[in-house]
Amino acid sequence: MKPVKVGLLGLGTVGTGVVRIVEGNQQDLNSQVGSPIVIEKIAVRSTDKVRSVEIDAAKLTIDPWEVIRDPEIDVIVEVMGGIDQTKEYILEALERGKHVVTANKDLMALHGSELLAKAQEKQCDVFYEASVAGGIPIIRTLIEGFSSDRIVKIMGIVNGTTNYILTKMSQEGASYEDVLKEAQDLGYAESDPTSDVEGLDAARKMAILGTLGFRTNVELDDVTVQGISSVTKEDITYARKLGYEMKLLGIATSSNEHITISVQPTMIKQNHPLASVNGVFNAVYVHGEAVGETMFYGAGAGEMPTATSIVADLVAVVKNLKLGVNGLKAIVPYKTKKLQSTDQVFYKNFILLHVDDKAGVLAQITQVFAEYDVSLASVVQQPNEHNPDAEIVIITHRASKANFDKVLQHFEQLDVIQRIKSVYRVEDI
Ligand SMILES: NC(=O)C1=CN([C@@H]2O[C@H](COP(=O)(O)OP(=O)(O)OC[C@H]3O[C@@H](n4cnc5c(N)ncnc54)[C@H](OP(=O)(O)O)[C@@H]3O)[C@@H](O)[C@H]2O)C=CC1
Ligand SMILES: N[C@@H](CC=O)C(=O)O
Repeated sequence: MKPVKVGLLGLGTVGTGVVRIVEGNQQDLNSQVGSPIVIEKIAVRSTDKVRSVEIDAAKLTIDPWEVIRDPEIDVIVEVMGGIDQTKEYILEALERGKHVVTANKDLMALHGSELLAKAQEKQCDVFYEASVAGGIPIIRTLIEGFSSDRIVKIMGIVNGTTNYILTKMSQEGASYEDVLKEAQDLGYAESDPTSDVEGLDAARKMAILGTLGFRTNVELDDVTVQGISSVTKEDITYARKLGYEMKLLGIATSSNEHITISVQPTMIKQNHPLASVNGVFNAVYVHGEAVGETMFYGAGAGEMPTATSIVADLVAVVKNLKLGVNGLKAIVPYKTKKLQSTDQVFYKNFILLHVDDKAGVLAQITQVFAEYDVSLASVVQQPNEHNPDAEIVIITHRASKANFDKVLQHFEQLDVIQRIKSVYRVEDI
């Protein structure tokens, strides 16, 4: 049987896993697709690098174009990352009729529609299962499993690095910097980990999930983003005392065909299944109008889980090749995008204030909430052990984002408030 030839762009964490699975599971893969899958050429930055997987040196090249332009190669697997140059490689590969599998959420979130349109024009596949939530087959699930339903909410822990950091800070009291370094050493973090900790990686993944789930073209700018770099051990302790865990959550909702998507550190009730997703694990909760609540769980980053998704896409490509079809998993967004305004977005909030410790302060503060129609679920005032101010911990009922933002703006002007120490979204469901 004629082998299917694969060109690999990148041989780092994920690329190494792809080589291991394709070579280690060759017989199984062959039985499923009916021909051997061979990694023919690999683009690397340096051929001298010591690698943890054995590679025939003749397959290595430092020129990605050599891989793209090789007429023998049927499928390009892109696991090198990057945006503009990588887009050029993929467009050229498609132009030449090659199918593409990628783990690159940065590229798919920014240029996915252009790449998918080119793929359609050239009757090729572009599959990107590994780009969201590593080893969890969530993209396939949204496109195929939920095709008959209307999704109203997607809520996800979609970044392994930040979940690893928050878990270690919460369970072991570890320092932010130490755990970030560990996550980098374990191959979870992006080459620039700022995109993990500042929420951009999760935002890109949520843009992809939103596009697929709501069948409209969600762009990165549609996602509001806040990362975890300002979350302190003290905040996590407060959250736990109140019965919550702190998680970096992507939250996407659709109501009357209007959508909103955000990524932020969120306090989630300890009895919600997302609260017990720890370490590098990811989970995506999907609420469909007909199906109700569902949840998908697994390793969100790392060599082998991510490579599993890549090779599963490779199998799908080869099956399509055999059938002479393509694009079966691509979804062309067909709904006009309508975004919710901030007065249509409602949620609960946690707020920690440092205030003057004197009579009448609480009354002034609650007065501001009342002025903007934000009602309070609980208010606790206590002395601050480190300075003469008092601390006030407030949890609101569900309030519009517009009104809550007005409260915060008003607080900036209020003399009795020394500092708005922390503000977090709260999810009780
Ligand atoms: N790590 C993970 O858990 C996950 C990663 N991803 C995505 O997968 C992709 C790869 O990630 P990962 O494997 O972790 O990254 P790595 O940095 O470990 O690997 C990327 C590899 O590509 C090589 N490379 C980069 N640019 C070029 C180039 N122009 N020519 C040749 N080789 C190049 C790098 O070489 P060098 O080392 O010499 O710079 C490196 O070996 C990224 O898009 C990432 O976002 C997706 C899901 C999970
Ligand atoms: N850096 C990412 C890798 C997978 O997408 C993460 O930590 O989740």
